[in-house]
Amino acid sequence: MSTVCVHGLGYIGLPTAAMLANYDHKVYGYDADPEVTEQLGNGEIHIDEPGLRAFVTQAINSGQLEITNEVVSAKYHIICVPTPFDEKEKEADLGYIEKAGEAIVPVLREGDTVILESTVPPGTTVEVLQPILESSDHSAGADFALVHCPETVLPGNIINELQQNNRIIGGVNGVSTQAAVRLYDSFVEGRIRTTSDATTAEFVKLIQNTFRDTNIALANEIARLSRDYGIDSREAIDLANEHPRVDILQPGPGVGGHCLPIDPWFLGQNSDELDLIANARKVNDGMIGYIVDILRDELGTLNGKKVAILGVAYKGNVGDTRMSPGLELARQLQGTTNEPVTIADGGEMDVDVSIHDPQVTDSTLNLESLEAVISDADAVVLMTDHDEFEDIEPSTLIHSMGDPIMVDTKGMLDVDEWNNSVVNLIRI
Ligand SMILES: NC(=O)c1ccc[n+]([C@@H]2O[C@H](COP(=O)([O-])OP(=O)(O)OC[C@H]3O[C@@H](n4cnc5c(N)ncnc54)[C@H](O)[C@@H]3O)[C@@H](O)[C@H]2O)c1
Ligand SMILES: CC(=O)N[C@@H]1[C@@H](OP(=O)(O)OP(=O)(O)OC[C@H]2O[C@@H](n3ccc(=O)[nH]c3=O)[C@H](O)[C@@H]2O)O[C@H](CO)[C@@H](O)[C@@H]1O
Repeated sequence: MSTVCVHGLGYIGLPTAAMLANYDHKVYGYDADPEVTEQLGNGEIHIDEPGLRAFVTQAINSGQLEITNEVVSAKYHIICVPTPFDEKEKEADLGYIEKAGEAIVPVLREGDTVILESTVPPGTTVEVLQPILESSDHSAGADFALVHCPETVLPGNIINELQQNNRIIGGVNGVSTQAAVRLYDSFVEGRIRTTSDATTAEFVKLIQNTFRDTNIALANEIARLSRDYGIDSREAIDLANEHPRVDILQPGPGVGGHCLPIDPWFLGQNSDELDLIANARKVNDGMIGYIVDILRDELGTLNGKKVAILGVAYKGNVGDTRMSPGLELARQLQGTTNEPVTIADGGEMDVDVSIHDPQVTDSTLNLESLEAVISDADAVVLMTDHDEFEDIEPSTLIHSMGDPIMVDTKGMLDVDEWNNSVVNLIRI
């Protein structure tokens, strides 16, 4: 068993730290945000993920996971800090990685291993992290191991996928790679594949997410085509997928979360070759405008109308609102009248947007109950496929709305049941 210092205790770092601790490693969980360490120190789990509370509590209670306010020396350092997309510069913000590297320098010893798990543009491990770590006068590959090991867990199923997913490990040399393999081998049940360099591992992670984003764009374009032909896109896709070599994904209100909408841009950061991939991004981002157009067509005008949004988590059954299509719809609806974008206070605007999400707890969003948002609404837009929404019945809308319109962007509602009611059901 080894000592491990995990840098960054968010959606990735916290489950990883707990997993390693529950596999008997001695783990120090460090986060630069004192509020995070304080909360965890008090036994409060700040990340909303099924099973995580019990999993982390088990790790802490066993004494194997220690939450710390400072970086400590350890055989392994795993960096799980954010890598946001800087919209202004149109590139990855690598500042958090630089800070994490600088914090490791004073404690780095010969024989240690530094693993970067954060998602980064190709070349980051070698070109950005390595020089910072080598300011310690230790040499990567010779004195310490340096590795990129991308994380591929699916939010909502993180603990299971941490163990079951196949892993790609790319070190700056073979010795580095093998040092990381020894650690992941202690808890990963999936296949561990290695590559000869860190840049390939970074690239692989990005093309996995780009594959999904681009394929969702295809589904979204198919949905728009279907509408022009008066066809139900989901029925068409379902039938098309009968072919043994066709597997079209599901259309929806665009792609949210902080991975799929960003990673294609990371992929193109040091290349001019993004073409199809960049267009796919535009198709996915364009879905919100498409929904606004549908609403305007159905309602005649948006001015003075009340629109209820069901679901502002970025996808079903999670509470995460990062790059949420539901919130973007709220912004664009409010923006249609050029009023300030203020979801929290409602503001003075011609479109009255109200939001309901049973899984989101963000108090700045002015979330309301289902009954309150649909009361006197002119249209309801279902933006997230939370399980709770399956139970909504046409009668609920009929009792609260004059001429009910339901836009189901996730294909969740029972078409026969809704079409047999007076509700105008529009499916994407
Ligand atoms: N969440 C996912 O589904 C997912 C999946 C795969 C990969 N990733 C990647 O993993 C990385 C982390 O994502 P996340 O969702 O866990 O982020 P997060 O925002 O949930 O957590 C990151 C944590 O790092 C802390 N932090 C920032 N700078 C630090 C520093 N210098 N030292 C120590 N802690 C620091 C923050 O306070 C925060 O608590 C990103 O690169 C992301 O793209 C995320
Ligand atoms: C390659 C891959 O699988 N990567 C995963 C992805 O995790 P994620 O949670 O971001 O992924 P999704 O569940 O795909 O959701 C994203 C958005 O796409 C919408 N969507 C989805 C399917 C569909 O058919 N039609 C849609 O419209 C959905 O509603 C939501 O808005 O990135 C993580 C971080 O890198 C990875 O770790 C994780 O493996």
